[in-house]
Amino acid sequence: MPRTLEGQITMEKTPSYFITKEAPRRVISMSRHTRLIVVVRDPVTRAVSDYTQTLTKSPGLPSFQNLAFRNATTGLIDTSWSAVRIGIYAKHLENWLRYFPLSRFLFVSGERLVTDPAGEMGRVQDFLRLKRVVTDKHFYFNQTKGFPCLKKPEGSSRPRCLGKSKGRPHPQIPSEVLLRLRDFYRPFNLKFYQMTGHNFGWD
Ligand SMILES: Nc1ncnc2c1ncn2[C@@H]1O[C@H](COP(=O)(O)OS(=O)(=O)O)[C@@H](OP(=O)(O)O)[C@H]1O
Repeated sequence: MPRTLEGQITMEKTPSYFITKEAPRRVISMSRHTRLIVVVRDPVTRAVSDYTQTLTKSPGLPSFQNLAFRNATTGLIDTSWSAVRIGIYAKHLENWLRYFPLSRFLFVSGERLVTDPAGEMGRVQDFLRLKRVVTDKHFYFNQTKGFPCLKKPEGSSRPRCLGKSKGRPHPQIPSEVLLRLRDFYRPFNLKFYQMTGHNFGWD
């Protein structure tokens, strides 16, 4: 990481650190003062989103249910499939809490990031002890994209949405498959709510 000068914050974004066993030990040995921001969304939707992303790279991929179940008859979930495993947030957080106290974390709701981007960004700025510069004024809801976009990104006078790979339509997954997955995640979600002191409302 580059040296951080007075008045600067060095930021780094690697989603996979949250699920990487060695990451917390390495991060704390670099700086004990690191603040950690974790964006989480309903793990069921997250799994489908993950699958959708892989599907664009490998169109011949087996169906979602083929990958999600170890045994389709008993409904046994395949926790070795990364799209499923990543959503067991409580388990990943447990590993991080061996190194960092909860006060070092901010958990951002992926759902609220869509419905109230300025509100979530307000929490992020407070957590980083920054002046609230990004506010409601910076966002508008783009009907075509179906997501909030930036009115005027820095260095540009034109509005900007995130790229095509963000906010893609998801394939239709049979409802019984999603229900089974929802049952699977329920205890892990509850544990995660307890650990973070925040109910994300995924049930
Ligand atoms: N404003 C805005 N515009 C577009 N997309 C938005 C926005 N806010 C949140 N999202 C959701 O972000 C999801 C993609 O984020 P990822 O976590 O996959 O991004 S990354 O690959 O880790 O960079 C993406 O998931 P999918 O809907 O599955 O594509 C979106 O639902």
